[in-house]
Amino acid sequence: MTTNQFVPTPVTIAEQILQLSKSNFDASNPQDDLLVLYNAKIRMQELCDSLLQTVLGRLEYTVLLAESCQESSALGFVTALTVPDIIGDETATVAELSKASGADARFLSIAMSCLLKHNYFEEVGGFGTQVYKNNHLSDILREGHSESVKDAVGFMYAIFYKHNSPVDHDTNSCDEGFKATSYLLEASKPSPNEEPRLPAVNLAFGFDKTVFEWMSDQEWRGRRMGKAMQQLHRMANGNVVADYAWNQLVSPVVDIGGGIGSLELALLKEEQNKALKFTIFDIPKTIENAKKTWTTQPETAASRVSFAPGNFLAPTLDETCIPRGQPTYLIRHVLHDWTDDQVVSILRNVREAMLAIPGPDPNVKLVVCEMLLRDTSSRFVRTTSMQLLALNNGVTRTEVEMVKLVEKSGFRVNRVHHMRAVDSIIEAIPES
Ligand SMILES: C[S@@+](CC[C@H](N)C(=O)[O-])C[C@H]1O[C@@H](n2cnc3c(N)ncnc32)[C@H](O)[C@@H]1O
Repeated sequence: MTTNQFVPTPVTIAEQILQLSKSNFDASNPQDDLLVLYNAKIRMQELCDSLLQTVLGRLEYTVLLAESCQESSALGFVTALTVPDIIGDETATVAELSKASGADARFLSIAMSCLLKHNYFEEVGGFGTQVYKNNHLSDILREGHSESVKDAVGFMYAIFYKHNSPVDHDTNSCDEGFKATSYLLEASKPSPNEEPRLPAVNLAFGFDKTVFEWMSDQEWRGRRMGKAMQQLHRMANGNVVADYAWNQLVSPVVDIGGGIGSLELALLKEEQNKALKFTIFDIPKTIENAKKTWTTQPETAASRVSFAPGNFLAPTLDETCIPRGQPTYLIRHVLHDWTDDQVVSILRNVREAMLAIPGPDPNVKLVVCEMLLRDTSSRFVRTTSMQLLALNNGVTRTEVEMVKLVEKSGFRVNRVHHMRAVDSIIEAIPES
């Protein structure tokens, strides 16, 4: 089948790349408008992909895309074996890496070769020496690096270590995302007995409960997910802290499905937010993990946070245990995990809690912070949507879809706020 689509040439795409670079990424003429710069980065990714497509042709490009899972595997494999940590600030031969990690040297050299092509690590002395050194890219796979994404890589990638038994979890065992996505085909088919379909992650690991209960039951998984979320948000949503007037919210802010309080950890580091108070509401196990996290925080921050265990999907408000009558309710990265009907149930429970006390605050506000799908959304948004689907049948909704669900739950949407981030913020008030 052929289509008569206009196909730009490599030269026209390269010219656009040059133009975009000159107007946004030229150090001698920096772009001042940070939102323009943010959007230019997304556009640059698209153009670079288009350039590659045109130059390579559809056959080679498609095979490359299909095989990119092997590059992801190389990244996960090497990170799970803690190769960047073993190398540290020194150099290491493949034999030394093999000895320290316990992995066969051939496996290591093949995975390292894959990553070297992406400029991760440096091969000291040139091609084939198999003596490696960290560089600015492999450095962020190290534990303790200020920009580390080690846990995020572990969370997304699959290694079935010792038949996936959680041995030496922190260093060796990586799974969830990648293993789950390999069960998407099965999860996408109707279940034979017409029961609700289990997400791919359930099929992959063989459990019935929700992924959140499953993870929080195994402390190391819960802890890694918390760290992975922090690392990913720092990369994709770091600007959310700066690009929204959090300090204008009326405290206490009830964070529905607040997890371990990753957002609060970031917000309370900023001087202008120090007067905010939060109540983190989540399932009991996650609240236990959250409390542990906050015991390690400075008292000035920890004293601003309290905790409320419950279940936002429970059939009655009493059973949900959502704190009632508070001025602000925040819900971040929760709704994407649930079907439309479940989203409406959650938001209706929240609305009921908001209005549960007679004479509610007239300024009571719902703040929904979610990744929304747009025409211009980056590759990260699309790949993360695959992760969400695999982990909890999650959906990345468009702005129109999200607003509709908020309204269907009994709210009036006042504003949709766009930021230099994959997330947007929807502000709404309950209709009485
Ligand atoms: C993707 S995490 C988002 C965490 C947090 N809002 C953030 O942005 O870092 C979703 C959260 O919803 C919580 N959750 C799932 N089911 C829940 C339920 N039935 N009641 C309350 N919280 C729930 C999970 O435990 C998890 O912490």
